[in-house]
Amino acid sequence: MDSFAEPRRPSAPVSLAAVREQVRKLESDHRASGIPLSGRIIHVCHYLPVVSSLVGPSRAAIPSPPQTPPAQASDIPPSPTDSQPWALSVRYGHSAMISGIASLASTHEQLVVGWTGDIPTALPTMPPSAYGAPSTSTASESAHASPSKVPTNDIGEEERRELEQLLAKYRSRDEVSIEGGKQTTYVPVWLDNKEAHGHYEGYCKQTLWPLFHYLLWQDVATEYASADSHWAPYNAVNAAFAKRVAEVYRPGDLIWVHDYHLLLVPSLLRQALPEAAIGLFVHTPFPSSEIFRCLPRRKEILDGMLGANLICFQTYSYSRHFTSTCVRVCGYEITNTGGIDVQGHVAAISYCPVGVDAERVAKDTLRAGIEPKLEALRALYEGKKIIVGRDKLDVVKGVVQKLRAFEKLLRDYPQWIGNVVLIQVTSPALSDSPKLERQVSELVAHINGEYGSLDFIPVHHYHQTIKKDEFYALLSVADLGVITPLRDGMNTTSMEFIIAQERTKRSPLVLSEFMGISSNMSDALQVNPWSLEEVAAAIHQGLLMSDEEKLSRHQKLYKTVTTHTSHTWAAMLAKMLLAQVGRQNLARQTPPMPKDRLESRYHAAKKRLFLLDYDGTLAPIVRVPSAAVPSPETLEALERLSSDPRNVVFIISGRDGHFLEQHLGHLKNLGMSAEHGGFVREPGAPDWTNFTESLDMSWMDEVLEIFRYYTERTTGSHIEVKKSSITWHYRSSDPEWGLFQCRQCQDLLENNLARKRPIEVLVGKKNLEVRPLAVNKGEIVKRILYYNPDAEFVFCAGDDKTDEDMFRALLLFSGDQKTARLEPPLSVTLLAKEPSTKFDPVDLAITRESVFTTAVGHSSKRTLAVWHVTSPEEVNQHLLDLGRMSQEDEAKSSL
Ligand SMILES: O=P(O)(O)OC[C@H]1O[C@H](O[C@H]2O[C@H](CO)[C@@H](O)[C@H](O)[C@H]2O)[C@H](O)[C@@H](O)[C@@H]1O
Repeated sequence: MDSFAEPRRPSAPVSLAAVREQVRKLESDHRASGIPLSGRIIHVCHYLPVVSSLVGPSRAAIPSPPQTPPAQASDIPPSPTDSQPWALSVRYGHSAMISGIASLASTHEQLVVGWTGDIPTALPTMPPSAYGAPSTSTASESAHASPSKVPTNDIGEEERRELEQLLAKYRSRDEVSIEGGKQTTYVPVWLDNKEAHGHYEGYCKQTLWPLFHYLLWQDVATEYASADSHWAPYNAVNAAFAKRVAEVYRPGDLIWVHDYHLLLVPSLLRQALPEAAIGLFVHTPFPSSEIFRCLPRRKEILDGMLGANLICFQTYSYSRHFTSTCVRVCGYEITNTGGIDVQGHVAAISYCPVGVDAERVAKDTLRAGIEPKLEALRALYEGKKIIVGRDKLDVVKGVVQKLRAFEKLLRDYPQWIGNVVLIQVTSPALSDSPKLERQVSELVAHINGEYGSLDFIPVHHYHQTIKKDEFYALLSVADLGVITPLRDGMNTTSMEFIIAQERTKRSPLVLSEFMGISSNMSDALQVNPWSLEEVAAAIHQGLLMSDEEKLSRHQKLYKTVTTHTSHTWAAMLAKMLLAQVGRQNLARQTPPMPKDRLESRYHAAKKRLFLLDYDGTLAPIVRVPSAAVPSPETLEALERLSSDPRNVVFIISGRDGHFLEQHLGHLKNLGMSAEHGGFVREPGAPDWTNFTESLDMSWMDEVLEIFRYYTERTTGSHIEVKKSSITWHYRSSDPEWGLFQCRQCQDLLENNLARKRPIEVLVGKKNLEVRPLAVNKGEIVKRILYYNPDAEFVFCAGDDKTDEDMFRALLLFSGDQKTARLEPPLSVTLLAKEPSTKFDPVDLAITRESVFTTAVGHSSKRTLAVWHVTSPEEVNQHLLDLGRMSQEDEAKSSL
């Protein structure tokens, strides 16, 4: 069963030129249709891809260690001078993302907003060479003889300004290589030191990282405190990023927020920049809902992400987990295009796997320094098959399981003893634990003791960072690559392996099926890394593979890697976000209710109408319908308003008359309409008028039977039978199963019954309703207007689709028309006691400016309403304030 619409898929491999052309076309179409675009993309990344070192004379009192010459300075290093204390150098790590971003400079002006990191007081003596491990600089720097660092709190205003100016001039190697490339500006986010580290080493690495890789906290941390302990710095850092982006934002910019460090940024930005086009790309895996729901701050994190217009993952399965989590954990609805609806704001969900810069990697494999290293390795292991593994030492990378699988190979296939070596390089990770390091060393010693001899060492383990040349020599010399993490968002080493092998052996790859990349690499030998037997068998198969099979597999993998590159990935991101801009017409947001204007129009009007929906408008949505009772504030507001003789106040609800009477019936001047316009009780009248009396209602039993069928199969669902409509509720059911059943039921009703019977099927909030076709809330609104043509003010509020009928009925004006004429509506003519009664059109006193149609929900919700408020509380507050004005008027007039 799959109750989800497929998320929008990136199209099958297309050339970079073709994607860029699509981007260009989308942009020109948008501009032609009046959607403003600045031509800029803002990327929000945790770290800037530049290390800023404070190497010159500092104006802050910072102790500087002896300086190292800037031997490995930036791509284009501005040298420190007397007046310029800063020097810039490349920050390694995240090369796929960074090269992808850089490639967009060929089509867009860009800003990269990111943290500076702690500030080194000398240039790094060599580039961090944790090569092939997509580590953060913090991780790789920590393994080097790195210079001492100062926290950014200690950097003075003047120096910050100087650095910002310098960063504005910085050009990376990738940018320089783009002919005619546009400007990329690096914008530092200045973080408080304690918050920055609480955010990264704390919440990111101790809470989110394990969870996203299917590890619960007690399994990884020896001193497990709380999954919540670093929530405050995570919040603070995300807020600092959002603030910085808002400062540099220009209308028409596209914003891409990257990764799990910044999951709250989309919603923070949405608040600051309601009309911005915001994409969020999650580079890590996203776990299944059963894992994610363990996170204490699950709702905050999901809501933070859902501020984006588009949330993009590496694979379809991660995107599906996310969608399912939103439904299960937050109860949000999925739209029929597969987006997540949060109060009318729809976040589209998609996926687009990142690639590597294949051209650059291919060039790197030709570096002069590689050949001698390759020769040395060949000589060292002559006559033996070489298996290569290259991972960060992090539990999720599965190095322990890999070593055990290698041991199993030697045990189950003893012909390999003395004939195969495993070269395993593990670079230190930030979350490096001495326990894991010890475990790996012990296992290596055990295997070598068990299967080695004086002239044969089966496992060669190097726990160190390696240089680029060594890295490529290692990948090139391998007879087999074994990359078997327990979980990995993508894994770029496997792509680099394939490119490096293109000019050597075309050796096969054993890959874990739990990596993002695996869904693209069906020609690798895919294994469950937990199954030692399976991994050992795959290694055996790979080592024995014929040259023809190797070549055939390699060619397909090579094609994948060289067509799905970091450049196509980045261009796809631009394209997908632009497509959202078109779809959602982000430029058209419903503005918030203008309180002053509302109140002054109310004050000036001699007669006013209030047309109010109930559930979701006056009362917040709750799990059990009978529990949605009016709050004291709602009752107070309705009392105040309906006591003013100048006001006509109606509740226009889908509820039945019994419920409305039970909770609101004591307000004698309140008018009520029940069951979506089926019934009306005029203000002050004791009885209800039934508009459905003369209608054919024989369909009710048939609908009831269908609803019963679905209720029996959907635990937690129930039927609400009203006088002339029926509602099937599934709010208390399993959300995915409930939605699936709802869609099946809707399909049955619409394609069967509704074709033969005079009924309408309405999809409500976790419900399905069936009512007679002839009545709706819009008809009631027209009826009220018809009998109150002298009203000079209308406030009409609603939250769901049935309320759009009311807003539509109030769209009375077109063009420059100032006043409106209303023909007698059906709700008036059909009910005439005497069929011969003649009804004339009426001229209404209201003007366009005095009608306040109000949608309750997000500003980007599709609605016919002119204004929006975000919650029932806000509706009630407006009503209370208007009611207070009535009371004050009355008090004045009685003086
Ligand atoms: O026109 P309305 O006043 O908005 O009424 C529409 C339906 O609202 C009720 O159901 C909804 O609200 C319930 C209470 O919050 C909630 O539990 C349910 O999931 C919602 O669908 C009501 O029960 C229906 O009869 C109304 O038609």
